[in-house]
Amino acid sequence: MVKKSRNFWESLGFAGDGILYSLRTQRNMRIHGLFTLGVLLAALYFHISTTELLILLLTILMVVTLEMINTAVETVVDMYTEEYLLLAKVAKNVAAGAVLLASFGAVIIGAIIFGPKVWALF
Ligand SMILES: Nc1ncnc2c1ncn2[C@@H]1O[C@H](COP(=O)(O)OP(=O)(O)OP(=O)(O)O)[C@@H](O)[C@H]1O
Repeated sequence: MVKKSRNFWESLGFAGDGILYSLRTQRNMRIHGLFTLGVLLAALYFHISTTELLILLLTILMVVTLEMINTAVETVVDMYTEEYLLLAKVAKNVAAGAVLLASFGAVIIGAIIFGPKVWALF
């Protein structure tokens, strides 16, 4: 029988399990983690403003959150079928496309914030 969460803390635990599962099984999540570390170190080094830091944090959260939703979509599709289905392909491609869009956006935002600061070093 399916286990239902009984209280807030139990729900929080299930959500935490979801984050750990994504980190353990998804190579892209670990890559996002490395990027996040690099961005935070660069933020410290360049003494970016609070506004810039907030924009970077929101951008990182957007990419990581979409990556997790992508993982959830992939898992549901794989649970539903192992056959080749056009709708399964559409669902996975759209979810992957959302991650790609967000990642492009993150690269552009990173370039706008850090580009001039790196340029000024030379
Ligand atoms: N059941 C299916 N029916 C049709 N096409 C599928 C199916 N499963 C996967 N695909 C196609 O193969 C692609 C890769 O699917 P897969 O499940 O391997 O995800 P992935 O790209 O490995 O994701 P990630 O790297 O984020 O784990 C999908 O984007 C989709 O185009």
